[in-house]
Amino acid sequence: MPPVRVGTRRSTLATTQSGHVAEMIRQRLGREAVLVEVTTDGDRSQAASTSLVGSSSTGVFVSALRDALLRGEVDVAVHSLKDVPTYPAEGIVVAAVPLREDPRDVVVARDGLTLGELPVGSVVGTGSPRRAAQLHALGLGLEVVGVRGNVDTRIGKVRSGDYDAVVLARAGLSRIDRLAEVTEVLDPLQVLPAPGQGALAVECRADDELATALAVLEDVPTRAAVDAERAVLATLEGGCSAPIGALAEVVEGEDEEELWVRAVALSPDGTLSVRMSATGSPADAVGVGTRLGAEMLADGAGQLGQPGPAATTEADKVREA
Ligand SMILES: NCc1[nH]cc(CCC(=O)O)c1CC(=O)O
Repeated sequence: MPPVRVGTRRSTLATTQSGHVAEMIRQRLGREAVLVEVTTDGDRSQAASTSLVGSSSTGVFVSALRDALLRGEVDVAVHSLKDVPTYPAEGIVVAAVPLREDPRDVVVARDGLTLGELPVGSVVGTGSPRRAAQLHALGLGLEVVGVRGNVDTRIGKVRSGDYDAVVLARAGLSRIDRLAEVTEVLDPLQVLPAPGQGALAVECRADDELATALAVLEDVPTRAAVDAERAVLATLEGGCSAPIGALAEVVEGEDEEELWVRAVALSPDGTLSVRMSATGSPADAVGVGTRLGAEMLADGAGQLGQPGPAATTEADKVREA
């Protein structure tokens, strides 16, 4: 049998993630696997240093890999699940969602500091509207600025003294072996991660028999959790342009497993938010997430997209205080 061709972007994070999946394919499917680099429009525009903020709300990274998959240039595409759009792609299935890494956001700050220890007016870099809104909502008077580029570039902004801190996904740092840089792990009670953060999507062509074989890479509780988180996101996207955080977990209940979901939608400046949680059966993950999203819309999550004048004034007060 020919080796399984695993498509990957060129970044350290992407090749590490894809290499990890290739290794699982060798061990659990007993098939040879090779990495095939796919250059994306996103990588090209980053190389040309145009204004691409962090990752891919547009999904450019994801779609280039999917195109290579559909053209038959690769057999498997590995994505960070949080970068994958919630709507399905024609002819492609998520054949497996492996066990996920710690999904929390972390801080890399100067002098080993935590967010709470940073003085008012400290500059914190993030390209993520979700992180920016939640940083503002902490009420610490932090100045949040955009930051582009890969994980190394972003940490470099702290090293160079340009920024006092940056906020990143713990999973990304873990995968490229940079956890030593972390100065604080953010409690999801204060900062909820992106839906799907820390998890990988292993995709293949829907009509490829590889789809069935790849199922051995699946971690069932992780799939339930990310299905719920992404259902919250998909439901809110229908009526709301606000930044969204969500985190689900399968926990041992009295006599059966239970699925917990927490979610938040915020105005971009963090002054307004709708925060809710739900529990249900892991077997009904999409239902639990969808109902939670609908409840959040009923509670005004759809009105958070644009901050009102009152909200802006409040934020200014905090900054001047
Ligand atoms: N935004 C880009 C991106 N996409 C996936 C990860 C990290 C790995 C993950 O969250 O699964 C990152 C870096 C980050 O957000 O710090």
